[in-house]
Amino acid sequence: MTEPDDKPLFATPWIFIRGVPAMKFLPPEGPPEVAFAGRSNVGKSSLINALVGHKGLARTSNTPGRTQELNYFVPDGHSGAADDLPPMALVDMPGYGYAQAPKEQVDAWTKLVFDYLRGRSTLKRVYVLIDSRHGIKKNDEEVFALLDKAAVSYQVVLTKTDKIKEAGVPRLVEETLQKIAKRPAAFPDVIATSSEKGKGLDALRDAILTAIRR
Ligand SMILES: Nc1nc2c(ncn2[C@@H]2O[C@H](COP(=O)(O)OP(=O)(O)OP(=O)(O)O)[C@@H](O)[C@H]2O)c(=O)[nH]1
Ligand SMILES: [Mg+2]
Repeated sequence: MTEPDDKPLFATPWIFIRGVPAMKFLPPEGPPEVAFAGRSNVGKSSLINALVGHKGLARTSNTPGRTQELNYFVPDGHSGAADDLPPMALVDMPGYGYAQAPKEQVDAWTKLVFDYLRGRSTLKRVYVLIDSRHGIKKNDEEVFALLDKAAVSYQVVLTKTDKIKEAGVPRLVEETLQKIAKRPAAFPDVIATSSEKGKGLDALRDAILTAIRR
């Protein structure tokens, strides 16, 4: 349930505060964080933009491998000083799986993503995005396994549902739920979204606000 003071968090402007190319550049652990992971091009950056209602905030592209650092976004209006930290952060991540970049670079991004996912104490929930047209792939399973092992809570989000038949969405949600049912750290609910059509965004905002209070 959305509480009365929740709306302002997603209604206020959000800003980019930091791009993290390696673990040593992470900001000190402070406000609760929610991260967006998924294969390259699945729609992570687009979904963050849709959630905060700001199309140009996170950079998006047709070409896989757009996001190359852990990018931190926070609600505006906080200095970042110890007594004025933002209430939470959304973390956009480089994609895994494939990207139009040299192998060493892709390997470095994947290592950064995996190190961050298993070792960040303020990480409250990972949203693992799955393209509705492609479903869960082997490298998604690897991420699930890593999060299960590290006991980091994660929830599956289907993206680009505008690209499949609307009537097929409930069945896809059900099939996806069954595939993660036995996974210990997987949240037993799947959210179907379309950043393009604004679908599923309120459900995801509510889920995020609940997750950061855990
Ligand atoms: N039709 C449709 N296209 C989408 C949707 N979300 C994202 N896209 C498109 O998918 C492409 C990739 O989107 P991004 O948000 O850059 O994907 P990403 O997961 O951040 O990609 P990387 O940073 O490269 O890993 C872009 O061309 C977007 O316009 C959606 O809901 N519907
Ligand atoms: Mg991106």
